[in-house]
Amino acid sequence: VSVCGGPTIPVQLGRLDSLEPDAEGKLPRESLDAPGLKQNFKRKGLSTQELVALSGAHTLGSKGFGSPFVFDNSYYKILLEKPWKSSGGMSSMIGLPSDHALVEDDECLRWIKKYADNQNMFFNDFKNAYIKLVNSGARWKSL
Ligand code: HEM
Repeated sequence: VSVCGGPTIPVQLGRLDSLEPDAEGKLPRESLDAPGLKQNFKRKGLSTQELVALSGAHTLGSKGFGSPFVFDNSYYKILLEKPWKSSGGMSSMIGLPSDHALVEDDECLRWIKKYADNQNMFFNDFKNAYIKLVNSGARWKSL
């Protein structure tokens, strides 16, 4: 994230690998609507604000939110433009259904607008939510 221009995120090293796979169905499906996404994140102790901030990671990669290699707030700016609603062509490639679902939800939309206006706020909230996400359910090697 840092190399791509986003915030530097301190992560604790030494997480223990799990010895068995997680139960099925813990990852949110991309077909979930906003209430479903909120519920999935809530089960992991993550708020709606954290859902919206973490989803901003989709600014990276090839889903059409600006440069694939740049971590910035273009995810939110492009979500507000709703370019996937125009028919055909490359625009139909922008975003996942779960990204589009966030704009349709009033509570999520409020955070999308804040992050589109204020990249520093997005970077800070993303950093905190990411630390919470990667520490969730982790076990650590005792030193
Ligand atoms: C909100 C629920 C989420 C759903 C339903 C979801 C779903 C997906 C799916 C289906 C893809 C593959 C897209 C494709 O190439 O076809 C993807 C890519 C990716 N996701 Fe998520 N994701 C979610 C949240 C997150 C979070 C929390 C993060 C990290 C903080 C994240 C980071 C990424 C990244 C970096 C990629 C790679 C993009 C690329 O290389 O094109 N996603 N996600």
